[in-house]
Amino acid sequence: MKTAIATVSISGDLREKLAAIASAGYTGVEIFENDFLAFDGGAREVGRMVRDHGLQISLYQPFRDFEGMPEPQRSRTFDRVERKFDIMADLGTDLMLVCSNVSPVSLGGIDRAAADFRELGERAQQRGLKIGYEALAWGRHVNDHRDAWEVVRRADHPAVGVILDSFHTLARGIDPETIRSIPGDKIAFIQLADAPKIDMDLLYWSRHFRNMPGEGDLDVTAFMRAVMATGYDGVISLEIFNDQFRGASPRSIAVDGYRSLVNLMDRVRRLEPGIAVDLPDLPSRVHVAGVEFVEFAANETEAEELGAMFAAMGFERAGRHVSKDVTLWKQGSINLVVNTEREGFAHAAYLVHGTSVCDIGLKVENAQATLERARALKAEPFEQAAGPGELKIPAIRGVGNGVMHFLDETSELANVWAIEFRPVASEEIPAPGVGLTRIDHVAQTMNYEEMLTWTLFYTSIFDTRRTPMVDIVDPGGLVRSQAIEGADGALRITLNGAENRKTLAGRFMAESFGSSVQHLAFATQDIFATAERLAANGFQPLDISPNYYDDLEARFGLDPEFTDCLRAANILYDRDEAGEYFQLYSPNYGEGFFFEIVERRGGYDGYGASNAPVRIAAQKRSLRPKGLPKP
Ligand SMILES: O=C(O)c1ccc(O)c(O)c1
Ligand SMILES: [Mg+2]
Repeated sequence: MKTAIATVSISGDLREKLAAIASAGYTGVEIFENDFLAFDGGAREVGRMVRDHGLQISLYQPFRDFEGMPEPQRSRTFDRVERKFDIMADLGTDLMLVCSNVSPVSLGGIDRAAADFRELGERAQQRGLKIGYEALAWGRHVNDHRDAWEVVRRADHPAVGVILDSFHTLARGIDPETIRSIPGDKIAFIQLADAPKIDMDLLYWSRHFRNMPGEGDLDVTAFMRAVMATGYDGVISLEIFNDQFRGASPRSIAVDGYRSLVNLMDRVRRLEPGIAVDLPDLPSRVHVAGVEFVEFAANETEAEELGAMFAAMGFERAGRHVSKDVTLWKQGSINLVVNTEREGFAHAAYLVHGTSVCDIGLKVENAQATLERARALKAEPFEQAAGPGELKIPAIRGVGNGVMHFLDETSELANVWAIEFRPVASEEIPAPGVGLTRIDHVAQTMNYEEMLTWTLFYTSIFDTRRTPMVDIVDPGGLVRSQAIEGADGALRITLNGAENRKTLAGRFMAESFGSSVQHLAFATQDIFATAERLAANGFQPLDISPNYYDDLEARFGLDPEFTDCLRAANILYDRDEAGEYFQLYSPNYGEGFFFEIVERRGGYDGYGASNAPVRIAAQKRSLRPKGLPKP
């Protein structure tokens, strides 16, 4: 598969861009004119630099306002194009992108444009070059790939083809199926971009909000299926204008782009089995059957405090690791692991982040195949020498450089708890459970800028989808929240993007030095019974404002007795057409980490977003430094 990315998609100067693009694994690069103009070396030097990185220049772009010009502009335009041909010769590239004319002086007419392209093709051919014509969605006369193709068809010149850019086609709502009738050898180049559905001016949308295929809402898969059906076998390139990406890490954006291409082409191949896609085989997206364990890194003192909290929540100290300072806590199918080792990954995580979640174990059908797919998608494998009696469990790096392990039922990994842990012979009276059954969701907090990266990470490796983004109002600013979930709800991960340090999420990130799991939500089948047993264990839930309950009763028309039950137990409530949701929160552990207990009734599939501001305000109150008067 020949892949490329336009230099405009990546931040930094041209040197940094090329280094990032090369290391991510692309074969080519589109040189965007501005990147060349801003560079302090000549075209030959740029060409050499690109080739030194093992890359090719797939295309030079854009040449603007070419077709349909009246004289004297027309002659000047042809002079201008010759200058660009000189640059292309020095760069060492043979394809120029001409985008449709936006000039108010330009004249319409398919035949006029076709005649201009025939002449341009003639000139290009004399110099061993080729031309690709792209319809900008806001082009003055040509703004639809069908018209661009008609111009190219009538130009009827071997050096002139059409360039299709998924953004321009899909943003205008043009049916991508119309691409299937274009002969593949008349498609000069393919540019891909996705974008979130936002109702705004096409040009502004295109220049600021594009993102990687799979990160937005456009049907780039349908677009690419149609392209591949034409027999096209040229370069597949990303052209992403995005304000956020312009300031992000060049390497991370380059890797995201590569991941998006592999994921997209893998999808296309599965949907169009009759079409050859030149991509190494990789296992299909992985179904996750649940979160098998969550591991905390801690020191001994904090391990005791954390353990006390687990015990109050009904967890039982169920095992000690055969060779490490690691304790297993269990309730229902929930496994919490506390690692107080003085070396290794968990210790390193503890030193950087303090007591925090350092590892998440996912239950999959085939752990090895999961690792294989993740690697093909450029995830970073994680390995640590196995200690005595330990299994080698496939793993990768995840959010905040944490680790994600994969466990399955078909290998010895199925018996990991029996193999690696010994029951504790303790005098402790086993804690009676409080009815927690499984991990409902894991909430990870990150900088807002990282959200697309991790959304793509989860949705490309695992068989999951993302829910629409919701805004959560924290008194200190906005937090954006998006869930990644499997169709059966067995895996639910919520990603929270903080935009500043004044929000609870932002403060948590500042205090724990990076992105991390901020809360774990456990499921119960009877939240009122669970609340009672928690109270009996001395568990003090997060105190919710009485104002909330008054509003709740009015909003949902609740029976006052029912509202009283909720109020008495500090349980939050939500409801939609499908069902009901109940939430109960623990106090904060440290600087903003917490637990949640939830009950889903009926088909409720959300996360109680409307309750979040009330919960956050309560958490902020409880985090206030002791000694300050309560307002
Ligand atoms: O926004 C633009 O002008 C522009 C230029 C070149 C392209 O290939 C494109 O898709 C958009
Ligand atoms: Mg384009």
